[in-house]
Amino acid sequence: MHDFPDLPFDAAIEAIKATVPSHLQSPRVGIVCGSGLSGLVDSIRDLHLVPYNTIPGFAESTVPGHKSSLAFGLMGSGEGVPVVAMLGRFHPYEGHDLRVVVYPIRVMARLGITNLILTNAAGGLNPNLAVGTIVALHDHLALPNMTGMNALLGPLTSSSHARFVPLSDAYSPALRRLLFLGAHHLGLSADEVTEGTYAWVSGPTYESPAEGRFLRLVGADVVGMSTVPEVLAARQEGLNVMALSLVTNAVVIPETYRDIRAEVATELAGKPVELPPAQVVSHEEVLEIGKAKGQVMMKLVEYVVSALS
Ligand SMILES: O=P(O)(O)O[C@H]1O[C@H](CO)[C@@H](O)[C@H]1O
Ligand SMILES: Nc1nc2[nH]cnc2c(=O)[nH]1
Repeated sequence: MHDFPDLPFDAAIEAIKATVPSHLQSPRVGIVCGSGLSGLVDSIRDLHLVPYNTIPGFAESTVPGHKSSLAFGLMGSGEGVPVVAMLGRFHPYEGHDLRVVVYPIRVMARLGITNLILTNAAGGLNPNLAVGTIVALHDHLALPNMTGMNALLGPLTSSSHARFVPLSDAYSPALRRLLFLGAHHLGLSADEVTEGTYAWVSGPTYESPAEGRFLRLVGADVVGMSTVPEVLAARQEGLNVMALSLVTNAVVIPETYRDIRAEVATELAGKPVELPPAQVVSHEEVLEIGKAKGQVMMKLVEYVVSALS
């Protein structure tokens, strides 16, 4: 097997083990916190943070709302389940190579996790999804994968890895079952926690109206700029995967466009023109909803992790 200068697995594991107390060194569950969702760290006790800049091969998260540390600790009642959470992830639009984007997933797999819970902030394409809804992904649609931007391109990083990775059951039905049991126990309605398909786009632009319409037409419920590369690497590593999107904004898909010619004609006829309110998504709005609704996501994740003990 090749040695990868950009993916120094042994050095990363060594650096982590040199600082993390021994009872936390072999987490069973990995968690990735999406935009504005790092508050999940509050549910980890016996917390031990390892900054990304002390782990060989890790990049820095440059996106507001993403911290740059691995959080080791225990989650859930009783003895607790050893977990490791990424407080902040890497996105290709930050300039990170896809192999670097998924490197932390592979490092967590080498630390011994068997289950991975991914969270993200996403735009709602399905008009039935209100802002604040949590969507358990049951599938994805990744146009970049289909056009040559797949995280598994290139040499295998372990001799045990499959070259061709099936994705028919990428999002573990067993973990989704636990999630919906958790939603029931927490008294959350079907409108608050549901299932759907995630469209992965590279970003960093949000969708144009035509792009939003296209993604909806081809079956996506939510859209975001992360998660799918991590799912692919996790499946290649043999991990069970659950992914949760928090709908932070509705993607605006107008049925018609503003008729500027008609507006000009109205203006020329001396009548006042009524302008529609501007609807523009911003990352600040995404972070705000993340903060407001992150608690619910945290409780669900806690439930699933506890059930895995
Ligand atoms: O997917 P996460 O990392 O949660 O972040 C989402 O929010 C950012 C855009 O506001 C993008 O990075 C998008 O992917
Ligand atoms: N692509 C995309 N990513 C997001 N992340 C949060 N909201 C959105 C959105 O509307 N579009």
